[in-house]
Amino acid sequence: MLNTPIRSVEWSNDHITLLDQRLLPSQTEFITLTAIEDVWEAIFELKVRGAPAIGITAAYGLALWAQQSQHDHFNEFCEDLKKQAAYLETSRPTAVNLFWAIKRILSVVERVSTIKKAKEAILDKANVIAKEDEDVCRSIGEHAINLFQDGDTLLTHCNAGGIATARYGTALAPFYIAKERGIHLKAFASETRPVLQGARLTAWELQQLGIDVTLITDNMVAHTIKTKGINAIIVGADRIAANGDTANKIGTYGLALLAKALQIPFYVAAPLSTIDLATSSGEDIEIEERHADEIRKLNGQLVTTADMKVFNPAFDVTPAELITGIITERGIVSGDYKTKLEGLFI
Ligand SMILES: CSC[C@H]1O[C@H](OP(=O)(O)O)[C@H](O)[C@@H]1O
Repeated sequence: MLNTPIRSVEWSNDHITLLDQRLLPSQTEFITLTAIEDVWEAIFELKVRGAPAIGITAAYGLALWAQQSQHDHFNEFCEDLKKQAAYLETSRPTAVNLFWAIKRILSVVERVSTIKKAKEAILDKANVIAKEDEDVCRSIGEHAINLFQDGDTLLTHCNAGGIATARYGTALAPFYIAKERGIHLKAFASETRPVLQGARLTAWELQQLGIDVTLITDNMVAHTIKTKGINAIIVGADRIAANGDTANKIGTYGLALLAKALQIPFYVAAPLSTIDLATSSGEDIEIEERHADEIRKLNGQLVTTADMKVFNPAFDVTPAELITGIITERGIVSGDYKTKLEGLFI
């Protein structure tokens, strides 16, 4: 079984070891998180990013807080845990995995009655969330690979790879399975301004995996689809609404429009933990807006004036009707997404 280049987040006895994704690909630097405030900052500053990886890190963040808690009374411990959970939820608004993982951690405490048991249960659940995600992502890859054939060329955006999850990734999972099975898939990765997850992470990750990957700038996608024989587009997701509308990295909506215009399939690969049946449509998904300097600067250097007005949404929403299929660990759904997505949870 092929190893993913590296794991982005792991529990290490009494702290969290985190790959600082901001420094890739030139530096593979691991940092130690020893307080829940470190976890909040790591998520907000994109030291860790990617919906599942954010959820896993938040789960371990609550485990870290619990291990350090000095409460004597169980009820006070539980009330403070809820406050810490609410604090972590303010780090980023769009990826539903953050809220999904935190909810799972809070639920385990309802089934114990001592602080000692609570601390054990929280860490156990965080480990379960991480291990489950690895298995889920592999399953997504095993379903996705059936959509493609030897020699296909896929275009992907941002990074929905192993470091955005526990392992394998979602949109990149079929590349790991293809490699294991000797199926030759080629990739085009769009750089994904302004944070460059495509250039810095996906191109690097697929090159490490031995995949024939070509990097393009975001404004080259239409020409590339037309001239390079792109067979399909596959992307990840941060929140899929009940009707199938999907929030993903900014630029994804434009790719879906291009896929329709140029008549190639557009796939979203995501675990059930990213499907949010409580959000009825894409109109109800909060889109994170990030600091203007992410656009004003490139590698710390101004590319415009220091006070230039900027619009910096980190995500956009692709309407369900533009999505050919949503690939999950329980199979691929298409068409009547509201019914089909509900069916995945039965
Ligand atoms: C496997 S989830 C990956 C998903 O998360 C990315 O956003 P960010 O890098 O801001 O966390 C992007 O939308 C990817 O598709």
